[in-house]
Amino acid sequence: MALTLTDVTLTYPDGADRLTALDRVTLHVPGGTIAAVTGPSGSGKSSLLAVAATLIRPDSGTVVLDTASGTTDLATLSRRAAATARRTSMGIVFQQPNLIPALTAIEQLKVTAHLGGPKRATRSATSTRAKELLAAVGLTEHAHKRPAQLSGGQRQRVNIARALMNDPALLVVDEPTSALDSERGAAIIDLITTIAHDHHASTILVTHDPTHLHRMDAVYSMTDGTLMTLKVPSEVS
Ligand SMILES: Nc1ncnc2c1ncn2[C@@H]1O[C@H](COP(=O)(O)OP(=O)(O)OP(=O)(O)O)[C@@H](O)[C@H]1O
Repeated sequence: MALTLTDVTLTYPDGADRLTALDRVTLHVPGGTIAAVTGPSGSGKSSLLAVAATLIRPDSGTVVLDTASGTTDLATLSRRAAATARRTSMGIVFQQPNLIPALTAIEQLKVTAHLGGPKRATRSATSTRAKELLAAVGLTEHAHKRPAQLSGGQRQRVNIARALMNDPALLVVDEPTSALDSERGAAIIDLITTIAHDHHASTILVTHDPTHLHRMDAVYSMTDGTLMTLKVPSEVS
């Protein structure tokens, strides 16, 4: 399993011109590794995540996801195929949790399994996994609360647990620790690291927090849409 972006360029309309948000970005994230992306505000980090998560189609370049079930260039998928790929193969954690207001924490995870999980998963296996993930993010006691009854940090932890529910081949994470205290932040990084390593997920993680960079397999810095390697990726088989 791996995610490989090759020569990805993305521009946005900018008055009569185009603004180049990603400038021929090439990035290889082997399954089981985490690539951290740092860089100043406006340098293109969110654009990179959006392209990897099929939320924006790049102007050019390829975004190839290799999974057990095949190889796909995500940059060429139709909207419908991209939505399916997101449901079945990806975990996406953005800063705004975007939880469903009417559902409790555990229901948010179960719905995700229902939409994108393996068809043969039993209700009890789904329930067990949801409970395990909520425990891993420290929310066992809050499993039956709705988003309005949770703090911002707790909502973010539900968001992360939900993204991990279907054992994603690709995990795309934006600032996972920004709403958390340092202890919870470290626990979340532990959880993401475990999932990436144990489940061979290719993970791209944007962070401004240097505390956790030493835990990452590779570290890149984005400047004006160009990606620089700060730490060489370690290949994990
Ligand atoms: N939808 C859009 N339309 C036009 N320009 C955009 C759009 N989204 C982002 N940009 C511009 O593209 C560039 C890269 O933005 P991006 O959000 O990817 O940066 P970032 O590194 O994630 O920033 P931050 O750390 O502040 O979130 C910026 O100059 C931004 O203003």
